[in-house]
Amino acid sequence: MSIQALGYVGIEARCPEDWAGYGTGFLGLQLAERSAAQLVFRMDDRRQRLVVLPGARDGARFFGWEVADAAALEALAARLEAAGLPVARGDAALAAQRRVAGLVVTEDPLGNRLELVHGAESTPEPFRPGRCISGFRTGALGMGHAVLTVPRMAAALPFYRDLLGFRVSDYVTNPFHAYFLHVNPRHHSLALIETGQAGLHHLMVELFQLDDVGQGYDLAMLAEGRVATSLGRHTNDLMTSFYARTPGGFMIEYGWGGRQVDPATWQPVEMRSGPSLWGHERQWGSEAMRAEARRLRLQAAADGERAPVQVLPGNHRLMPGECPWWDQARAAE
Ligand SMILES: Cc1ccc(O)c(O)c1CC[C@@H]1C(=O)CC[C@]2(C)C(=O)CC[C@@H]12
Ligand SMILES: [Fe+2]
Repeated sequence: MSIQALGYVGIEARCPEDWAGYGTGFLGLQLAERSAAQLVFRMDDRRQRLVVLPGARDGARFFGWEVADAAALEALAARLEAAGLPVARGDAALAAQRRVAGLVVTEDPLGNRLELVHGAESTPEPFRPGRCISGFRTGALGMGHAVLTVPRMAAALPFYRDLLGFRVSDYVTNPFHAYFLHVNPRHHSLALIETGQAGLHHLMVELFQLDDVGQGYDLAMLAEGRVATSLGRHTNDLMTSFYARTPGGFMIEYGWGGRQVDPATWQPVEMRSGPSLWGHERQWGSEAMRAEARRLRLQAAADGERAPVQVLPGNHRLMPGECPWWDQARAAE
């Protein structure tokens, strides 16, 4: 019954055409379809992962969450209905448009459109990245993670955790209020940050190789205002990443090397350190902002705020089948 992965995301953009070059030339996605109705991007064997639709505003339009099969979908839909939530069966036309076998449409308490799906279509046509990257780590881990801003944590958390069955990896209550939730070994497929406003904060995509991220960083630094934070490494999922502004208001976190959790045994933990072991400094600041950041960073270092890096066994090892390019190189050795 439970959700297994983030399958796809649909965003609305006032200038969808801006996404064509951004998605391919910078992120390395494949532009698989381009019409007046939508831009469809691939990032692996799936037919569609990121969909950009023209609209009156910039932001998220829908989130596709995957369950195992039709029976699991029905069970989850029944659970939502029993809780009094609006549930609409997606018709054949919508299923075809999303390239899934079946779906149910609902809304989270913030008004985000959620599409619960099964049977997402793959294609034998090889994935052709829009720039030279080794590829995206997806598979059972899903397409990455989505971070939503929420008006109040209490309005969103019970829905995702208690009703949909997302499990808490960790949470932080000070200096901000955030929850990181998993549905598979990816440390978080969803995070909620309380900001007072409902919205999409960022989408994270994970690359197979650190060099993909480094080369993306080089490209991002050539475009004025694109880099939102410097390269850094998160304390909780150990992801090495940077944040890039998108043509659509929210950000893309471009990352590598995230740790995985064992959903069978993982217990929620409170994060007591800052968000990053190093880096992730906001960019675009004035000299005054940089001076203040410097002061805070030195203070934090003096306070011993940043814990030593915990290197986990197998943390950054690629599993066979995850990256065809790497498998071939290894076979040749
Ligand atoms: C804390 C954290 C851990 C893992 C993640 O994948 C992740 O996105 C985050 C959030 C990072 C961070 C934040 O919490 C507050 C607002 C921040 C500083 C930004 O503006 C970019 C990074 C954001
Ligand atoms: Fe993130």
